Amino acid sequence: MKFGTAVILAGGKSTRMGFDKQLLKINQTRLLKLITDKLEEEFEEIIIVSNYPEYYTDFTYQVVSDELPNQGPLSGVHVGLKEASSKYVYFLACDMPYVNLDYIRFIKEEIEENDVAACVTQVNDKIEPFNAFYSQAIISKIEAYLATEKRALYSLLKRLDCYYIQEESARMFSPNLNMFLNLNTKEDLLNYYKDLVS
Ligand SMILES: Nc1nc2c(ncn2[C@@H]2O[C@H](COP(=O)(O)OP(=O)(O)OP(=O)(O)O)[C@@H](O)[C@H]2O)c(=O)[nH]1
Repeated sequence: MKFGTAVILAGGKSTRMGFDKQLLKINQTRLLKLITDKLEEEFEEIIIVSNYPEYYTDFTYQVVSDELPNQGPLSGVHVGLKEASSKYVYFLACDMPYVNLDYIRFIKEEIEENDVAACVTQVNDKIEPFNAFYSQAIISKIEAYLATEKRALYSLLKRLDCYYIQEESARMFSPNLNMFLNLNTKEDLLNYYKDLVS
């Protein structure tokens, strides 16, 4: 059964890619469309956070802009949580092409059972901030954190009551962990294409 909200963050500067990643096309189709088609299977609500709503006239989803702009990904997490109609909200970056619905169902259950601030995956010592769930309970904490002129999502997560899924569990769903891959550079894009045709 479909339920809950998925938010796609598409408000970044794409400096490393050199063109706006939210417009990225894979074989003539917007990556955003490929992502939302997949998320549609699991979520009853999809929200796109973009500061260019005019890029989404072909989409039927709600498009919202940052309420607290220029704070990086946390700007998007903040407004996404505020606009979502479910307590636990799934977040994905607009440049993450490998949507894994089985893993999404797994982490959704984890955050519901544990009722924590966020459910994120830890790979080596690194926290994967997307392909993760956050709770609306942290909206005021994000606001307080941004008010101190800090904006690093990782440091905020460390202060919160998070549930960390370990790498071995994640690999059971995605052996090469490509569900965390994001396309930051043209080289990433090239490797992704090579992967698609192989
Ligand atoms: N809404 C919103 N999303 C953001 C913002 N900054 C980054 N993001 C999103 O957060 C995710 C991760 O961002 P990055 O890829 O690290 O940053 P980026 O700005 O897109 O790219 P670079 O300029 O190359 O670092 C992407 O989905 C971005 O669209 C922002 O200020 N607002």
